[in-house]
Amino acid sequence: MSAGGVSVSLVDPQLADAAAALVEKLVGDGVASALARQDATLWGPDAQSEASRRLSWVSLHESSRPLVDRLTALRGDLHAEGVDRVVLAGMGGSSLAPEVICHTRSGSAVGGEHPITVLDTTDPGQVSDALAGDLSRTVLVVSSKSGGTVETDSQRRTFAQVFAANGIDAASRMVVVTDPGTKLEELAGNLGYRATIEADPDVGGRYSALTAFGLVPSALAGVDVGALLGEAAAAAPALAADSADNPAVLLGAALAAAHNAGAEKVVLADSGSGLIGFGDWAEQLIAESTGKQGLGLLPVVVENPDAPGFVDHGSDATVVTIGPAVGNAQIAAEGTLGGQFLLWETAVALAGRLIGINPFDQPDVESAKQATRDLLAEADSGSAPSKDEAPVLVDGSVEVRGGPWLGSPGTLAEAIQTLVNAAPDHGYVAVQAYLDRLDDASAIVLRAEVAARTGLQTTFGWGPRFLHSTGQYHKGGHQNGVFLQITGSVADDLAIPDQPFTFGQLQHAQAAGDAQVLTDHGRPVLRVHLADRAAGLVALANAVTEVTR
Ligand SMILES: O=P(O)(O)OC[C@H]1O[C@](O)(CO)[C@@H](O)[C@@H]1O
Repeated sequence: MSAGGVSVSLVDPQLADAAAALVEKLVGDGVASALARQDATLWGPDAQSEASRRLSWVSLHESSRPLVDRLTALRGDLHAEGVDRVVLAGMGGSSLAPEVICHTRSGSAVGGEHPITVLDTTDPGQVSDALAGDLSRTVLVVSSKSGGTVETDSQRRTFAQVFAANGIDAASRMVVVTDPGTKLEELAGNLGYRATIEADPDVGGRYSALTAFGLVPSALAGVDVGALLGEAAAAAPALAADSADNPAVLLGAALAAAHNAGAEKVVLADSGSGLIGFGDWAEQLIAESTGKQGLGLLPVVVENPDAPGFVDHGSDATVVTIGPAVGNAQIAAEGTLGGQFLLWETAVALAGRLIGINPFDQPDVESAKQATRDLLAEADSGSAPSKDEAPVLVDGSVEVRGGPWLGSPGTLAEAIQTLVNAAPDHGYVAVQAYLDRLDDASAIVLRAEVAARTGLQTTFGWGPRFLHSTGQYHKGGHQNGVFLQITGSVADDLAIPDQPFTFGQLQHAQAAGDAQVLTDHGRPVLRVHLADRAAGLVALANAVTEVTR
């Protein structure tokens, strides 16, 4: 049944039975309507203070309305000047939603009617490629809630310099989205940037799809964001109802019931929803919201409902289609894009209450950022150069590093096998590629191959993008992951204006810093460095075909 353009079906009768008691509890306690009233007490006293500053997302379909005309006018002005190429600098909640929105409305992940270049990377080659586009037509949207995210700041500095070097008034091409009162807002004012659009400070990054963070880049790329808000508005009454038919109540209860029964992985596959890349957006929402206190839901985004991890999932995973139920789907979530944003936000907030965590903080994200800063500072001071330890193995163009758990592997395949052997039953493998997600896109094949050969749920993330998404879960959630980290050589590094480090050094420090933090959490991290990216990716793809479990 579709309520306001969204629906959730609990296809698996056993899961529906397990969820029934939680549905009844949510309905009986009036939780959905309390959430719609922004009741900050729903997650207990410890979460109340944070929740009281994080619940405005429930009514963004109304409060974001005034942005629509303003953004239409800004787009018109830019177009009148021939500026129609949108590049977005932003991480996690500041870029995942606009990417889905633009791709979905274009009907394509590349180009299409509403093209957008999302730069959520520190890969020097990928940043250079974005700089090589037609700058005379480019506007850079600089999106950061905190105003202090290093990746975003580095991209802003670099674009400003390159605009100027090309005789373009950089300030006229900068549109900033940030919270009121940030350093970024102050800087944009001082430098006379084209526009600064304040976002609602009472909405966290991963719930911000329908704030200025989602709407500004999308509207500048030509998306009808008023229609998107309309979709959310249509779904809102059904999602606020204290009813066993409320799709968010069903979804939240089912995810929590599955979690509490040991199925903490949520495998997401698109089954023809027409939404492009929705799983990547939902991934951050689910992982960062729930993965803490050794609990939470691990999102595993897979290629399609026939993919390894979905067709052959074990009792540790719940399989969900975005779109109609097909194959062995246990849950199907269908609906409009605006409606699905609100559906999943509501469901995850409800699941958080049932699991017993605060869905609005991200206590473990800072540790990797700090480790990165420490490594960069060490390198800058020259006191303790941030060099990697010697590899335990060099196999062709691939250097392999790990901890004592790794022993002395003879080949890359053996090293990966040792990593996989270190995963507990019902553990998972996380493949984390600090590479160029366009030029090194073939790395993605590793996910399905590892999953098929090991039977372990396997995630894939581009670094540093995933640090702002599943990064929280890997450190704060169920501690049963093993990590295959991939880095690559940098042919042409790129300086970051007025910073003592380059993009290549930043990327390297992010990988090394995160590996350090995961290791400190007792997790096995296999670090694979591709001295030659193309040859190394082929070697890796071959090596994983030898892995078994
Ligand atoms: O918008 P900001 O402040 O640049 O942060 C980007 C992302 O980084 C995180 O804080 C995690 O590192 C996310 O929660 C957020 O979406």
